[in-house]
Amino acid sequence: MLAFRLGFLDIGWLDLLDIGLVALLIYQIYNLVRGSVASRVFVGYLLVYLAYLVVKALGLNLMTTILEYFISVGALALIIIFQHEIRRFLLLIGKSTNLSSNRWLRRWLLRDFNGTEESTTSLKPILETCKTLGAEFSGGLLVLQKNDDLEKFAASGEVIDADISKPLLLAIFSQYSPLHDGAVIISDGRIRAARCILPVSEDDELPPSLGFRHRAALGMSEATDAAVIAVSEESGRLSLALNGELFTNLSQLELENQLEKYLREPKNR
Ligand SMILES: Nc1ncnc2c1ncn2[C@@H]1O[C@H](COP(=O)(O)OP(=O)(O)OP(=O)(O)O)[C@@H](O)[C@H]1O
Repeated sequence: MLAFRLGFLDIGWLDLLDIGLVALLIYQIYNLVRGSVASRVFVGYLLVYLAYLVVKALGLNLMTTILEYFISVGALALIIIFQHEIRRFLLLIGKSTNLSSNRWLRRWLLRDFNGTEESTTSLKPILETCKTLGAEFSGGLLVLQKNDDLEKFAASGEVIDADISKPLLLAIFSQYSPLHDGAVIISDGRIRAARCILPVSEDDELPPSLGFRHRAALGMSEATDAAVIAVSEESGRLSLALNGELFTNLSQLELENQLEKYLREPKNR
């Protein structure tokens, strides 16, 4: 079916759909790699591909063959260079289709007809805990569930299942506590577990001054949609990892605002 004619080109509706989908794909890939070194590689590869199309259209056979080889080897190199981004992309797709772990869906499927609302997490004691931990240079790592199921991570530590309270959180992160190592997981308004092991990010662009606590915060936010707060033992600084991005050196107010905004958003991504 012909949509319109552009000079000697007949453009159909399917061609338009094709162009739109390719544009969307390129935009999504660019969004994923934006700001990283990989984005420059991506733009470079696109330019080489455009040059290939031009020399091919002009009928420059030798140049076309050279660029063809370059592009096919380049595709392999791209997979290696973009391994981190590809992993993030696949995780993102996996996360958005993981229906059984979607808390909103679970809430709807298991909703009780007495109309009782599932408890939501109160941020106040958590924020106050972070403030005190920071002031006292005690490290802390707190995972706040959004939609994704965190049971697997909670099971790696000690299950607690207690009300959220500042004294309890401070007791957990006290250097004398056997539970202070690892992360605390908070979900549905409860402290679910402590001493939990989180996945560590392999992002090679994290500043070397940030160690494994911050890598674990970032890794957890890459693997799930949870919000993860890291309090540095070394500097007392507060950091927040959301959706594979680490915001460092936050003030108490910035942390509160970002958390409020992120956790109250109804939809994941
Ligand atoms: N994968 C992980 N899962 C959970 N907790 C972790 C993980 N890796 C490290 N931690 C916690 O982080 C603590 C400190 O690690 P490290 O000193 O490397 O972190 P850091 O990012 O430099 O933070 P800080 O500024 O507090 O020193 C560990 O003792 C442990 O409690």
